[in-house]
Amino acid sequence: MKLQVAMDVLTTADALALAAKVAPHVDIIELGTPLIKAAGLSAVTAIKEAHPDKIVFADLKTMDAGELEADIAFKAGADLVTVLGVAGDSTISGAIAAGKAHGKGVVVDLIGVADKVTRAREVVALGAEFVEMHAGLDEQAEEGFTFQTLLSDGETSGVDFSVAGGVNISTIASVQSAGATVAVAGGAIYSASDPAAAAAELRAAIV
Ligand SMILES: O=C(CO)[C@H](O)[C@H](O)COP(=O)(O)O
Repeated sequence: MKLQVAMDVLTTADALALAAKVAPHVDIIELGTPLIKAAGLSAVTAIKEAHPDKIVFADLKTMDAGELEADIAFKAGADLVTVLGVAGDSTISGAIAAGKAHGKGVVVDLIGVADKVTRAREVVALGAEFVEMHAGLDEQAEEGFTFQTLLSDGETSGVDFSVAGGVNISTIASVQSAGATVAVAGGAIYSASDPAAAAAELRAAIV
């Protein structure tokens, strides 16, 4: 299982500083949606230039204009981009077409999708690299939220999936046991007093 850091910081300088600390311990470096909105796609270019050996993940959360948005992010240096699973098939297919043109991949983020199992199978059939079983920051704060549902949906789907939203040192073993190909950790790394140590600890927990 690969480890992905989600950098939910707001400036390119903060992202570069965080990536420099954690890169030795992660496989995928994600620029979070707020970072891309605040700093623009130049942040993607800066991270790719600083870490050409890492998979750079632009969490665009595209909802429309799939081919155009994916194309500009791939041109900026992204290796993977996200499109929302709640978007229409034409949006997802457009992003996948851009991915094919650049030799890069599209991850479909299932945040907000009621039936994640069915949608996961549909978007992988369209050509998505993998799906993200994702509970967003707001959903995690809702009463009754259970992380376990993400894992069981991933297992049931039978497709390649990542898990995002609440991955930490207490939950990462269960993410791996569920068969995820990628564990995404945001706050567990960037909010730690020592992000490098936190990332190393998560990495060590992957067997
Ligand atoms: O994409 C996101 C929010 O939409 C977050 O980056 C992702 O959910 C990581 O969450 P956490 O901080 O709980 O690990």
